[in-house]
Amino acid sequence: MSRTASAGIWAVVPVKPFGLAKQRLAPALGAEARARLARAMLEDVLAALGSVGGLAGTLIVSAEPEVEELARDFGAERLAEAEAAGLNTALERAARHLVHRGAAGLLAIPGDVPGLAAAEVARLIGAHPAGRAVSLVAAHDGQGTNALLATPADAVRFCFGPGSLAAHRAAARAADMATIVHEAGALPGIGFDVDAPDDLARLRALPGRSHTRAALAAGAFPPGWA
Ligand SMILES: Nc1nc2c(ncn2[C@@H]2O[C@H](COP(=O)(O)OP(=O)(O)OP(=O)(O)O)[C@@H](O)[C@H]2O)c(=O)[nH]1
Ligand SMILES: O=C(O)[C@H](O)COP(=O)(O)O
Repeated sequence: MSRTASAGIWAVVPVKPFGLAKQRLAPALGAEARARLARAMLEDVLAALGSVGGLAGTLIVSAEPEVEELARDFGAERLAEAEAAGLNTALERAARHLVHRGAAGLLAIPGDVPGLAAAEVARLIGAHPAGRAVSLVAAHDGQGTNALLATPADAVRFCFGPGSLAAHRAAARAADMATIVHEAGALPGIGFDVDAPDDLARLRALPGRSHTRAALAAGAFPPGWA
């Protein structure tokens, strides 16, 4: 892709290998169901991102081999990781890659927000301040960060992990960047990530998420779960 076509804001979706994903769901789901759920939620995320008009493209950063085919199916690109080196390391690598290609900004969005809607991403981008700026979307627990939009792409230190929302605010302040924080309720599709067994009931009630729904219908999960 040419440098000109790469300009603009890129969505970056970090993806842990499916067989290692969603360990915190182990009390509720077996290994195969967790891997299938991780893949199906990613498909819902990629489908939503593919219909956002305001994005230059979607880059999946992952060591998972199946992601190559998913990237093709959903019109995304893949940046391969040798191994899952951690979320922040993966995002740093993606940011360097995008800056090198002339991107204007980076929207980091996880693969486990199956209620993601294109309209919410468009609102997030539309509300983003001009110039050096960071927009954050809180996770529904109020502590985590479910989306981080940075212009330029490498301007803020990635601080994903426990208490990441406060850490990202502090990092944005340290980098002297304008900052907007959206509460999870304001952008509920972005704000709802599936982390713990308690989140599974909400997942079942979530509208949309057609790939996750299809995986459920295909019997990918324990009896009674769908
Ligand atoms: N590329 C990459 N992505 C990661 C890595 N670790 C986590 N992610 C992704 O970051 C996003 C948020 O991660 P978590 O909510 O912690 O998901 P998870 O690691 O599958 O869940 P747990 O195993 O329960 O911690 C998801 O899209 C993960 O796939 C990593 O080492 N490399
Ligand atoms: O906020 C974060 O650091 C990421 O969303 C990961 O948090 P989680 O592990 O609670 O999803």
